[in-house]
Amino acid sequence: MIELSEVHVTFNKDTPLETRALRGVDLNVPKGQFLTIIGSNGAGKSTSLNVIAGHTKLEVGHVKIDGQDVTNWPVYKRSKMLSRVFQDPKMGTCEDLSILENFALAHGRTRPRGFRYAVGASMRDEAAEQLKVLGLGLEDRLNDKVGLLSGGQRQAVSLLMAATGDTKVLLLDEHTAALDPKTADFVLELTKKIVDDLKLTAVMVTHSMAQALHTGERTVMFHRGKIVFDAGGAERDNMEVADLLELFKREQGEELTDDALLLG
Ligand SMILES: Nc1ncnc2c1ncn2[C@@H]1O[C@H](COP(=O)(O)OP(=O)(O)OP(=O)(O)O)[C@@H](O)[C@H]1O
Repeated sequence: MIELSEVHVTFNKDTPLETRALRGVDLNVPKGQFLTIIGSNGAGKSTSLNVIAGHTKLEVGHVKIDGQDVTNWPVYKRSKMLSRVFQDPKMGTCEDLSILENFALAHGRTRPRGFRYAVGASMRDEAAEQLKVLGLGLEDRLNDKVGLLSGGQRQAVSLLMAATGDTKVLLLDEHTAALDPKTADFVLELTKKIVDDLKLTAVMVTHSMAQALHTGERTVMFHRGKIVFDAGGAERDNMEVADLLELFKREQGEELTDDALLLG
């Protein structure tokens, strides 16, 4: 479903601030797979999601989504197939619009009907039905402005909206990192359910090695712009964080020293 071939990204090329963010990344995520990505600060995790979503141009390489070469497609064209949930709960929703209006906007992203149609009765029923699944009582607050919701409620709504319409690919960029542990667990369980129910292909970046190993079915680790290991199947099922650290040391010949990753 997602294929990155020999992807290189360099920022500020030929200047003193040149950064080689991705250095020859090959990654193939089959349809319906839930992949988790870990890696130290600046390893290239977010840049990879930006490359898939079309926010960052490649220096070299190709990106395919659902069999189509989208390397030169603009963001809006790709957004019919994929959506993204960010770390900041404020990024996924519009705080001055109501919950219902936000849903209507999300539907408009992938459907060729206007906003006025979208906020009609059928949209209201559809939004209420989807919100009921959360168990947060938001189906009774459709006219409340999203700005009134807590971070966790807002992130849950962002997830639901990200998964609406023709979305096939869900990109999750540390989407539980800004939440308290209980709310983060709730949002993560919701994520697993949505991905599973809708049979989405999902890629989740996280700083928590435990979360990476216990979510989805495959984990890759980025380090200095490259994928340094790729674990799935029975090998991953039996892995704990200590095994990941050992694997990193064996592959790289150095200890992992990133506090954000070790304490995540
Ligand atoms: N728009 C940009 N302009 C210049 N440099 C950038 C840009 N975006 C990312 N970088 C640099 O590219 C490298 C990879 O960044 P990226 O955000 O992909 O890392 P990351 O693995 O997501 O890190 P973190 O865990 O800190 O978010 C870093 O050195 C970063 O400073």
